[in-house]
Amino acid sequence: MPKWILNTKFKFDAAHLIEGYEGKCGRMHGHSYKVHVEAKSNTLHPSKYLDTDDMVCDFRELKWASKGSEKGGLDHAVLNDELPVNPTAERIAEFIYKETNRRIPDDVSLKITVWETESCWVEYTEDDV
Ligand SMILES: Nc1nc2c(c(=O)[nH]1)N=C([C@H](O)[C@H](O)COP(=O)(O)OP(=O)(O)OP(=O)(O)O)CN2
Ligand SMILES: [Zn+2]
Repeated sequence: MPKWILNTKFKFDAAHLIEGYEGKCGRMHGHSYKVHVEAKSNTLHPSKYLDTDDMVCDFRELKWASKGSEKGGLDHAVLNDELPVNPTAERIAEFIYKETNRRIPDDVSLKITVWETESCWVEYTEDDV
């Protein structure tokens, strides 16, 4: 079976505090988040901008979070205002997964990796692991 594996990465800068955290992360502070998106599919599809079946999905749909919050992304956002949950790295990765998933075809599987700092990162997928 053929398989295409799309990869893209981007950054966004954002502020957050972790509600209930006893320590410095409970105070408002910022990170330069780095994100890697992997999108896998056995079939190709059209996109919003292309009528023919030639893309796993549009790279542009995978990078929505890199845009400013006024354009629906997360750059220069306060993550506590954007996420419906406490914005830990785990929850940010889950949020980016779910928001990306609704923009792409159903049979594309995703894995999202979010680096909060150079040495701390988390992966999120809903595939069997
Ligand atoms: N599992 C998680 N642990 C922590 C998270 C998280 O999202 N998931 N988040 C934080 C804080 O947001 C904190 O800002 C992270 O930064 P920190 O690791 O403290 O980074 P520093 O470079 O400042 O580390 P130092 O060891 O203090 O130098 C914490 N934990
Ligand atoms: Zn933090």
